Amino acid sequence: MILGATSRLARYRASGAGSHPLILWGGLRQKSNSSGRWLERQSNDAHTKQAKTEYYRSRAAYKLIEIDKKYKLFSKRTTNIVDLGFAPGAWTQVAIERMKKLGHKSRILGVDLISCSAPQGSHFIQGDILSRKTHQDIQQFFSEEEAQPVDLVLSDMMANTSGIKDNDHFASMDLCDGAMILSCHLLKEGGSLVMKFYTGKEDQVLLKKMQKMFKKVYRMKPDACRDELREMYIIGVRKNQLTVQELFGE
Ligand SMILES: C[S@@+](CC[C@H](N)C(=O)[O-])C[C@H]1O[C@@H](n2cnc3c(N)ncnc32)[C@H](O)[C@@H]1O
Repeated sequence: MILGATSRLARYRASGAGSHPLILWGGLRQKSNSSGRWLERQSNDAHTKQAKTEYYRSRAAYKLIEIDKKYKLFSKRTTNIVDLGFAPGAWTQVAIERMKKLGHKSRILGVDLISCSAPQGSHFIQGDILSRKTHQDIQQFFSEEEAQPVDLVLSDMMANTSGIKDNDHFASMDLCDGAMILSCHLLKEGGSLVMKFYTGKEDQVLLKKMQKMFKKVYRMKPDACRDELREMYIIGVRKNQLTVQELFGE
């Protein structure tokens, strides 16, 4: 039986692993068997070619550009930004560009499992969003100068896809839980969260959690997402004050 998010959370709590409800659910992940197909698609793709000429580190830049065009994520009220699943760093490049254009000083932190250099104007922490230490490191980063909450959380995190729909979906739901827990603690009231997710059985569970956390919630599939992927983005704007317990409560 595949457990729902609430059951996974209950199991994590019952394990005595700690009171912080991060879900350390590695069992469903499998090594990617799709890298050959991915490489082939990459070399033929128009967005990949465009990314090269526009000096973006990856084609993912165009997804954020499209989302921003529609939902206006960056403004002069946006100072602190976290980019989860940062590597290779194209979303952060877009965030830096947008903030420069607005002429507003910002602090942008990229976070990823894998090590990666930060583009000028940003910072990077290597860490796993499913680990409490990473959450603490991110909190520490934003309390270094004047302690300020985060205005915008971006998450383009994706676990290695296995090709098994349910597995990929549940791995994605875990990453979304990690991003939402971080947002509960760190994102200011009124702030926004953009998250990638793989569609599947728990879409409604995810939507309900986002609707608890934000006044407005939208779903979007940017054109830059390739058709064959079941990836979607969920965007929450105007965050409510909410505890992690309230987020995961029935
Ligand atoms: C699609 S890539 C992100 C692309 C990026 N947005 C860009 O613009 O270049 C997904 C990233 O999520 C990261 N990731 C996957 N699981 C993660 C986790 N548990 N914690 C942090 N990062 C994770 C992967 O290492 C990978 O670099």
